[in-house]
Amino acid sequence: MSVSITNSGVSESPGDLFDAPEGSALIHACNSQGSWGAGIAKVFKLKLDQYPAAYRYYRSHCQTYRYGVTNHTILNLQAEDESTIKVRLPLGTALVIPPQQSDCKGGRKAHWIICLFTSRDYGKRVDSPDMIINSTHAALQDLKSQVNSLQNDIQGSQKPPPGELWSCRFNSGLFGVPWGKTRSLLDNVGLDLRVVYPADDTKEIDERKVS
Ligand SMILES: Nc1ncnc2c1ncn2[C@@H]1O[C@H](COP(=O)(O)OP(=O)(O)OC[C@H]2O[C@H](OP(=O)(O)O)[C@H](O)[C@@H]2O)[C@@H](O)[C@H]1O
Repeated sequence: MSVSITNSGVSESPGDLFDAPEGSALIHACNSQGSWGAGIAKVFKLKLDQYPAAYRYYRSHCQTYRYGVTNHTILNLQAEDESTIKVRLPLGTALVIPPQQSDCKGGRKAHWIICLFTSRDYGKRVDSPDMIINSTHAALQDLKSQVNSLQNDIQGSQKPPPGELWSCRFNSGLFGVPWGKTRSLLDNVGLDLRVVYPADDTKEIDERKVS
C-alpha cells in the first residue's frame, strides 16, 4: 500500500520525477566528475532530448573546478564536536540550473534541474556513506540559501523562481546510502519538497530509517 508520508515540508509518494509540473525543479544527486552515467542521472541524460543543455551546464560547472583546488569547509556530522572537513568544490554545494531555452522546445516542460554534489566520485570510487551524508547536509544548506535568494529576488531577476521542488530518493540507489539517513537531513533543512519514488520501490520510510 502506498502511503504519502509528510513531515514538516517534506512529502513522499509514488511517482515519476519527470512528471513534475512546468516550472518546478527536479533534484538529484551528482558526482563532481561531470558524469551522468548511470542511475536516475542516466535517465536525465538518456532524456537528452529533454535536458541536453542542462547536462552541458552541469558538466562545464564541474570542469571549472577540475584542475584548481578550491577548498570548501563542511561540517563533520559524525564528530562529537562541531569539527569540520575540507573538501574540493563543487562537493557539498548545489548547482541550480534554470530551465534552458533549448531544452524547452517542442512543447517540453520547462524544468529547473538541481544537482546536489554529494559524492566526489562515483562507481567503485564513490565516497563513503558517512561522507556522502556530510556533503548532502552542506549541499542542502547551500540549496536553501539559493532558493531563498531566488524567491526574494523576484523583482530583480528575469526568470520566475522555481515552483515546486521535486526530488527522487537521491543517494539511495547507486550511492548506496540508506534512504532514512538522507530523509532525516531533508526533514531538518526547512525546505518544502515533494519526494517521489517508483511505485515498485515499496520500502516505506520507516523500513529505511537506519539505527
Ligand atoms: N523517474 C524516477 N522518478 C523518481 N525516482 C526515480 C526515477 N528513476 C529512478 N528513481 C530512483 O531514484 C533514486 C536515486 O537513484 P540513483 O541510483 O540514480 O542515484 P543515487 O542518488 O543513489 O546516486 C547518484 C549517482 O548515480 C548516478 O550515476 P553515475 O554516478 O553517473 O554513474 C549519478 O551520476 C550519481 O553519480 C533511486 O531510489 C531510484 O529508484
